[in-house]
Amino acid sequence: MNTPIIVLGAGGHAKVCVDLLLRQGRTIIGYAGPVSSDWMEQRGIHYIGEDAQVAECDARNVTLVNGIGMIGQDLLRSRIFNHFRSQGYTFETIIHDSAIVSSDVELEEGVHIMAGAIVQAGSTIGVNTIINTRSSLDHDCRIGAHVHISPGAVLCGGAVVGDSTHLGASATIIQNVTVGVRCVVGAGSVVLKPVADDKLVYGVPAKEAKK
Ligand SMILES: CC(=O)SCCNC(=O)CCNC(=O)[C@H](O)C(C)(C)COP(=O)(O)OP(=O)(O)OC[C@H]1O[C@@H](n2cnc3c(N)ncnc32)[C@H](O)[C@@H]1OP(=O)(O)O
Repeated sequence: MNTPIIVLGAGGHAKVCVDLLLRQGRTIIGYAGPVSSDWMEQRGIHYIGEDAQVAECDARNVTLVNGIGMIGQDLLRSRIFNHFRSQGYTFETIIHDSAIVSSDVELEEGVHIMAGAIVQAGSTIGVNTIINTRSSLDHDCRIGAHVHISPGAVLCGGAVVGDSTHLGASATIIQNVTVGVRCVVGAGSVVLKPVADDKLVYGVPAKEAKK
C-alpha cells in the first residue's frame, strides 16, 4: 500500500529516509520541523511547518516517518514517536532495497533498516529503532525500542540491546552478550561482557567510563 508519508525532521537522518522513500516511489506529502530545509525544497518536498501543523492531516490518511536521528542519550526521537502515537498516527517501517532481512524476523512499528544492513533469522527489533547503514545483526538478536544501531556496528548471534540504547559506529557486541537500557557504547568498542543499564562504555575491550 502506498499511503502518503509525512517525514518528521529535516536533518541528516531525514535526508537519508527521504532518499530511500523516493527510490521506492513513495508519495511524500511533505516534511515538518522547526525550520524549512533547502535540501528538501530542492527535491520538491513541501514544508508543512512545525510539528503542530501535522495535525491538519487526518491520521487515517497518512503515515509518518521519523526523520529525527539519535546520538547518545538524546531523547527527542522517542519523544516525537510517543507524541504522535498518542495522537493516533502510525509510523512507517522502512527497509532499504539493499538491506538483507531474513523472513524470520519480527519488526515492530517504525523500524528503519538502512542501506546495506543485514538482519539474520530469529532476530526481533522494537518500535522506532534505527538499524543504520551497513550494520549487521546475526541470528537471534533482540533489540529493544528506540535503539540506534549506528553505521557499521556488528552484533553477533544472540546479542541483546535494551531500549533507548545507542550503539556507536563500528562497535561490536560478541555473541549472547546483553547491553542494558539507556546505555551508550562508544564508536569502535568491542563489548565482551554484559553492560548494566544506564552505562557509558567504550574501548577495546569496552569498559565503563570513569565519572
Ligand atoms: C549516521 C551517523 O552519523 S550515526 C553517528 C554515530 N556516532 C557515534 O558512533 C559516536 C559515538 N560516540 C562516541 O564514541 C563518544 O566518543 C563517546 C559517547 C563514547 C564518549 O563521548 P564523551 O563522553 O564526550 O567523551 P570524550 O570525547 O570527552 O572523551 C573522553 C575520553 O574517552 C576517549 N574516548 C572517547 N570515545 C572513545 C571511543 N569510542 N573509544 C575509545 N576511547 C574513546 C577519549 O579519547 C578521551 O580520552 P582521554 O580522556 O584519555 O583524552
